[in-house]
Amino acid sequence: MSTLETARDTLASLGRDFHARGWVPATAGNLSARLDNGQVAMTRSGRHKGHLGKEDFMRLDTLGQPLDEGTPSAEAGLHLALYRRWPEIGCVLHTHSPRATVISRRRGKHITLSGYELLKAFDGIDTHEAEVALPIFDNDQDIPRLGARVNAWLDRNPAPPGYLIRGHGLYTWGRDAIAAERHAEALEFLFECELLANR
Ligand SMILES: CSCCC(=O)C(=O)COP(=O)(O)O
Ligand SMILES: [Zn+2]
Repeated sequence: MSTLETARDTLASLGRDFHARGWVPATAGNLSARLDNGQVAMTRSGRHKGHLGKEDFMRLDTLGQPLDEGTPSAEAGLHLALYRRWPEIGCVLHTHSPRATVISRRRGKHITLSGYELLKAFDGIDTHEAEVALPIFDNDQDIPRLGARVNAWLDRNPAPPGYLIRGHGLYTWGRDAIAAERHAEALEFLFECELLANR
């Protein structure tokens, strides 16, 4: 958790890094962090994530009530549902990397990752013998409807480190921005391994 100023600086830095890696092209993606006071700082809609300044963020409460002027990310509802579900998470990151996009179109309703040492990047995993299943949801321009499908799945399954939206991208999160970044990086690596292994 953090102050608004720290959250904006941290997310802007992640945005620059993710853009340099090709994970948030052409204004794609959105980034948020929970603040000390329980509010959420989130990127405004349509902003370039490689060039975020403090005016590119706004605050919302976790029910979606805007606390600043302007238009939040079109996908704010997906972020806020995660903050409401898990009080312990402090950061949600959404990326549109080529690997996440391609693998989400090649697989069915989920992707299973097993046998990789890097699975230990996820909280609670201490062996490569673990198995992590990430759900893949069909894309939908109706975010409340998509959010309802995500919530229904999360209600019935153990918490995954992230989920994919088909042909769209990745959602991942963590207790803070460092953990969420680690999860994004680990998932990208694992998607690449899966794609290389199944060419
Ligand atoms: C140009 S990407 C299409 C919208 C999208 O999927 C996304 O992640 C960015 O939306 P936002 O409203 O957060 O800018
Ligand atoms: Zn998106």
